[in-house]
Amino acid sequence: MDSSNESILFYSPGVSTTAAGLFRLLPEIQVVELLLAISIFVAIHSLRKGSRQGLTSWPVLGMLPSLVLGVRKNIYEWLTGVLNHQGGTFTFCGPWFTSLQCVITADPRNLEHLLKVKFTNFPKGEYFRTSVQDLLGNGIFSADDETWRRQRKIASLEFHSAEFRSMTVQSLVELVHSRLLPVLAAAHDRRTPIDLQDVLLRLTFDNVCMIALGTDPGCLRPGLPEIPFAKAFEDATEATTMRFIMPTGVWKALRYLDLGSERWLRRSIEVVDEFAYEVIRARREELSSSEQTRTARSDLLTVFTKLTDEDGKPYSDKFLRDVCVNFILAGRDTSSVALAWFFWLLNRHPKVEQSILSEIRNITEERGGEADGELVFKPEQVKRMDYLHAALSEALRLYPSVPMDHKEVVEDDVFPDGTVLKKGTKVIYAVYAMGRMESIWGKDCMEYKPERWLKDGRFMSESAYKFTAFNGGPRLCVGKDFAYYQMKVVAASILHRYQVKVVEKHPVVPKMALTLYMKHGLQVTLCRRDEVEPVEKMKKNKS
Ligand code: HEM
Repeated sequence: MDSSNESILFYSPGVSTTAAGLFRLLPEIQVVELLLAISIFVAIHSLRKGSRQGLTSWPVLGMLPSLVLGVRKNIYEWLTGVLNHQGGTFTFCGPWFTSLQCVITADPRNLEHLLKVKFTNFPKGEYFRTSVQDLLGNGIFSADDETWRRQRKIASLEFHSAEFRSMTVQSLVELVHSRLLPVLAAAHDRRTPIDLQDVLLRLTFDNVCMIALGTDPGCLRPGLPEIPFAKAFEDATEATTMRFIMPTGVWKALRYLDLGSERWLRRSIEVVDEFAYEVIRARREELSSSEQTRTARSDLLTVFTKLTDEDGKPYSDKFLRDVCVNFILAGRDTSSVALAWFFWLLNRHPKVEQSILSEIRNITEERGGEADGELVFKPEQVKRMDYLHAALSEALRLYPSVPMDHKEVVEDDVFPDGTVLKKGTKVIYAVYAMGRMESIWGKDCMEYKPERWLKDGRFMSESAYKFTAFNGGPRLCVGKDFAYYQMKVVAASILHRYQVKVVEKHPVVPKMALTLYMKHGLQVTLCRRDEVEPVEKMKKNKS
């Protein structure tokens, strides 16, 4: 072996000069054998170590094979197992020479550091923004810094205003009583199963469009029609998610060539934009022609259209489009998916269902007089539904609508648990895993127990860094209060009238997506309370 080659081979800070000397003494064939033996030793050692800790790191491929196996089964369960073994945080190492590296954590101390204490050091980051740019532009969901701060301030003020609250209450009452209940009644009368997740997704899509755009797209109507805007919105979200699975270079090449998922994305965004820009045009016209409309409407589009930017100019159509699209995305599927898991859990916990019914009945009996069909819950009554609030929070603990979230590190940092974070590192926080950790929720962490949220019958909230379903710190979900109100009204209105039964053997598993959908929906049948309860009373009397 030529000595110049040798120095290239062995000059590395990781190899000592003694080792280089040893190698010089060995014939080439033995060097190869020795390297092979070392590789096998390292592989066996890391496999044994890895399998002990629930995570295997292979030579060259890193942890990729473990991840692929995890994705094939259930990525959220796999991550929960690994995080439990690793004490709450670990660094995922992708194949050598790739940038597939990130820190994954489920430690509440780290969450507080990330979401609050060092908030400015952990923005959404360029990687996220570039990936979602075409669909979300500079809206609240994708923006950082001043662009985010300005939208956040306006939205927070608006969500707390009396006009906005009354508009959200009205729009929800209208949707529940004129659309949801008739659709459910028709399914009941037909005696056929219905996909409750689909019905709920339609309801929250219509509702968030009423809040963001002041327009009702009408997805939840008899016959459950396909609405081009809603379909395009769903397709655009799914095609954008594909960008997180592919290497950046690949999706950029597909975009350039207008092929595959990128072609699908471009076309879907065109439909979304056409709808949004038409609503914006009509609203500008309406606002300039009628003083009455200026004061009557309190949806987000109207609020932002009336405001001016930092230079005193009206906001551009593109900015208004970004604001609305981001709010629709944020409030579209989160509450419906949470409600679908909640109804599935109730089906397995009839005692919890009974406790919710008793709470609702106590409240409705105080009012007296109204027939069940006419019963409309008032905001002050919804506020008093503590047990229902607890049952929904408990569903979100076990099945958070946003199962994982991420940030990017701006400057080198260290987590409270000692994990070192280099500038540019991606940090993933595993919300789903956090809800199932004994170290956070105790020995009964896997049980569905609304009582853990109650003290003397009153709902007690938890730290946002322990219960992260709504995020925490300055980027805490803006729609949290509204989401609870919406979920409580929908759940109480259905449960008061129907027993919801999940179709036997219907497979319920989470879908691999940014939102925790049920992969096969939730097929249910409905029994009217007045049909179920005489039978239940008879059973009770007999026993
Ligand atoms: C059960 C229902 C909901 C859950 C679990 C939920 C959860 C979340 C989470 C985890 C985030 C942080 C996302 C991130 O920064 O990556 C978030 C942000 C946000 N949510 Fe919600 N959300 C729900 C309902 C809603 C509703 C109904 C609306 C609006 C009508 C809404 C509006 C927003 C907005 C605007 C943000 C962005 C806040 C910011 O970045 O400053 N959410 N939500």
